[in-house]
Amino acid sequence: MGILKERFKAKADADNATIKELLKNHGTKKIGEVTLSQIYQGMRGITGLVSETSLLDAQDGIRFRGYSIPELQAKLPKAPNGTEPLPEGIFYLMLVGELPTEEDVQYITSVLQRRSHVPNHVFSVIDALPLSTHPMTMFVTGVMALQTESNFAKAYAKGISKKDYWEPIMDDAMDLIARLPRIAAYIYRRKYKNNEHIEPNGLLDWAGNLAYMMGYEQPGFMALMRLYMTIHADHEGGNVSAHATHLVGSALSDPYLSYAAGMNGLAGPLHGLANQEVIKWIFEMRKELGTDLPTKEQIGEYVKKTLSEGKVVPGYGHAVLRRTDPRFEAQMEFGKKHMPDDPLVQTVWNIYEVVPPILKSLGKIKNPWPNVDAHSGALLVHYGLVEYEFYTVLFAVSRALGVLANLCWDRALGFPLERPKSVTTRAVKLWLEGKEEIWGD
Ligand SMILES: CC(=O)SCCNC(=O)CCNC(=O)[C@H](O)C(C)(C)COP(=O)(O)OP(=O)(O)OC[C@H]1O[C@@H](n2cnc3c(N)ncnc32)[C@H](O)[C@@H]1OP(=O)(O)O
Ligand SMILES: O=C([O-])CC(=O)C(=O)O
Repeated sequence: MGILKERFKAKADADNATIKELLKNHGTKKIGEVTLSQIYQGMRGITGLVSETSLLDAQDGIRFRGYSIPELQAKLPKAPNGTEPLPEGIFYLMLVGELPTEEDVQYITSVLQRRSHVPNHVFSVIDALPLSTHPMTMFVTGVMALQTESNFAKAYAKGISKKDYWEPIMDDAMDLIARLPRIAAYIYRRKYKNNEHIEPNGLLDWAGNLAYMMGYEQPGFMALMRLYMTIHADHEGGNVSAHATHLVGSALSDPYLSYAAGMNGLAGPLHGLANQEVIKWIFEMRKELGTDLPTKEQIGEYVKKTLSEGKVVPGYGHAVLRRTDPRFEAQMEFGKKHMPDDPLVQTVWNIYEVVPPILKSLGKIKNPWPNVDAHSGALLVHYGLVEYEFYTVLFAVSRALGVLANLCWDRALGFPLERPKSVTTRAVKLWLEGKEEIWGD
């Protein structure tokens, strides 16, 4: 057993004991109330899940095991001569609960390097799809083809004991994370770079290698990939991709099946696909106005037109956050350091000044501030990555760190099948009339 597994197991044993005690003493305590409106409105505000890896506060933003994004940027180990944290570090933190040392991060990098081989049939399956296929469809198809490699599925078929589930789940999680950059880069080069592929570089870290295999060797782009992969990794348990992965995993579907389910959710425009929608929306605005740097007045008019057509302003609003997303701020800081004069990045900053007052004035939007997706595309375009349909694949590679760390925790803590109760409107009406009890036992 490697050091990561040893440390994870020790932490899981301790956490299992804590949870057992906590439930023994407080298991009947009420954590909240559920209103009728909430069950019709996306369960917003209902606390119904446990996710150990990160916690989202509406005002403070995301914290990974207690650490905010700026704290992680300062404290997580960096690549040699690098300025941004290595995402291997945040994966370690989510699994083990403590900040990693440089050696711990190097250890994870080397394990991921070792496990990164992707079998040929995965590429054949991707190649069978027409070139016009959306990159997220290619990506999830590739992940599904890779499911042939699942250790957990094989162990379950043989008859593994419940208490040992976590170990093949963790092997699958590590294998899958190790292989995703290769699959992502393959899709990118197949679709956009004439099917000319670049072999992995055995000397690079996980995110650096992804940049390299995509064909982006600039140090600035590699730094951006490290930051990007770190800040997109996790956003507590209730977001669509994390929740879907967790839900499917609760049926003991293996990590390949569960992650693919989650990423099909990430591919929706109200979730991760919003990053492509933002750039598409800005490109369309620039084309319509005939300028690369629209004025704030022009942006304001374009926003109002978007709203009048019954569309959302992509990159703005959030189901939980009630302030500017700290991940937006981290990217803004990166932009100020590396590309302050880029007109597209400046447009993103002008949009940031114009949109919130307009959304506020509508009176119905709970959060008029930008989310992570409002900024990411402009930084990618700066380095030449203009193919915006690919952006959600990058988000998916990063999100693997969080949702797969969570699957390890789900099985180590013995979480059961997830199966909430649903009701019909007929039953609700009868219940309101006092004629039927709708709650299960
Ligand atoms: C990584 C991520 O997933 S971050 C989110 C990425 N998604 C986007 O950026 C898409 C644009 N934003 C949105 O659609 C929403 O703000 C969401 C989906 C993120 C959150 O949705 P909710 O929690 O339901 O938001 P909220 O309670 O504020 O919605 C109230 C109303 O405001 C609307 N609204 C919310 N955000 C926006 C927006 N950016 N533009 C226009 N209208 C909006 C909602 O559609 C809803 O309208 P309705 O009552 O007519 O149906
Ligand atoms: O928290 C959410 O609902 C959406 C989000 O920002 C994420 O998953 O990164």
